[in-house]
Amino acid sequence: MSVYTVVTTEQLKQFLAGYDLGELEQFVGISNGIENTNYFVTTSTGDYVLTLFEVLQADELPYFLELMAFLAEHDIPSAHPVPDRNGMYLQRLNGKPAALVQRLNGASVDLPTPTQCRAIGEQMARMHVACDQFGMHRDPVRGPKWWVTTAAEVMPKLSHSDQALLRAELEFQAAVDTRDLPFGIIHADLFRDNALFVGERLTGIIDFYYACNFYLIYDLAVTVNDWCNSGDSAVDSDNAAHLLGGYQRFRTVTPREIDVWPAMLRGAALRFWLSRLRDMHFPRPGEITHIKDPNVFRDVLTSRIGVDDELRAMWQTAVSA
Ligand SMILES: Nc1ncnc2c1ncn2[C@@H]1O[C@H](COP(=O)(O)OP(=O)(O)OP(=O)(O)O)[C@@H](O)[C@H]1O
Ligand SMILES: N[C@@H](CCO)C(=O)O
Repeated sequence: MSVYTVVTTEQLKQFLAGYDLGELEQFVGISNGIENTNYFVTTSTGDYVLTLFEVLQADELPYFLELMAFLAEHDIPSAHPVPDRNGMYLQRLNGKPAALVQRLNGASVDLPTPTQCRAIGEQMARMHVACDQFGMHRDPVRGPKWWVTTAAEVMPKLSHSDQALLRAELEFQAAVDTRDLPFGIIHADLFRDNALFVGERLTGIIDFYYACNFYLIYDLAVTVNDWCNSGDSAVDSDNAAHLLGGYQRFRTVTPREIDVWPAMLRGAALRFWLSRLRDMHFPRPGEITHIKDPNVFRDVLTSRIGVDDELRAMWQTAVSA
C-alpha cells in the first residue's frame, strides 16, 4: 500500500480505548499493499494490524471479518480479527470503517520454494473444503462483469496491440463454458505478498478482502500465475507441481476443472492486468502509494494462449507425496 488516511496518536488512543488491549506503545504505516490503509500497532498486550477500509463499505465488511474469524477457528493459518469490548470486530476511525487483526509472524517471499508452494496449495484446499460450512455469501467484485466495464475504461490508454489483445481475450472469456464447475468461497487474491512464512513454515494467509463465492479452480489459477512464474512469464513447472499436488492432498479436482484450467489461468491473468492498468491510469491520492506493473500480467496472459495441452499437463505432474 499505501497510507491513504493518516491516523494521529490521539485518534488511535481514543480508538483503542474501545478495546481491552492495554496502552498504545507505537504504530507505523505499512507501505505494502494497494487497497487499504494499514498500520502496525503495538500495545502493552501485543502486536496488531489496523486496517482502515478505503473502498469497502461498512455493510460489506462483516462477510470478511466473520470469514477471517471462521478460518482462524478452523485452523487455517490466518489472522483472527480482534473484538472490541462489546465483542464487535468492526469500528470506525477517522471517518473510515476500521478493524484490528492479530499481527502474524513471518514475512512474504519473493522467490518461493517448492515446499512453500506446496504449503499454499494445501492450505488453499483446506480453506475451500472448510468454507462449505461458512454461511455467508458474496458475489465477486472483480469478476467477468467487472472485466468488461474496466476494459472499457482503460482501453483508450492502451497501445493498439494491447487493445487487440484485450478485446480478443474478453471475447474468448465470454465463451468459456463454466457449467458444472465446483463453486464456493475463494480468497481470490492469494499472491506471494498475501502469505507469510517463517522459513518453510506458512504462518498465515492475509488480505481476504477480495474473498467471494466463485469457481474454486479460479482461486488456484490466480495463485499459480503469481507463485509459479518462471521469470519469463511461463509457468515454473516444479513450483506448480508442488502447489497443485499440495492442493490435491486435501481436495481432488474434477475433470471439468482440468478441462477449463487453461481458460481460468487466462481469466486470472486478465483480472490482474486490468486492475493494475486501472490503478496506474486512474490512481487514488495517498501519502504512500505503490503501483504494480500491469505488463507483468499482460505477459502472463500472452504466455498462456495457445498452450492448452501443456497447461493441462501440469495436473499430470502434480506431486502428490
Ligand atoms: N495480520 C497481519 N500480520 C502481519 N502483517 C500483516 C498482516 N496483515 C497485513 N500485514 C502486512 O501489511 C501489508 C499490507 O496488507 P494487505 O496486503 O492486507 O494490504 P492491502 O492494501 O489490502 O493489500 P493489497 O495490495 O493486496 O490490496 C502486508 O503486505 C503485510 O506486510
Ligand atoms: N494482488 C494484486 C493487488 C491487490 O488486488 C496485484 O498484485 O495486482
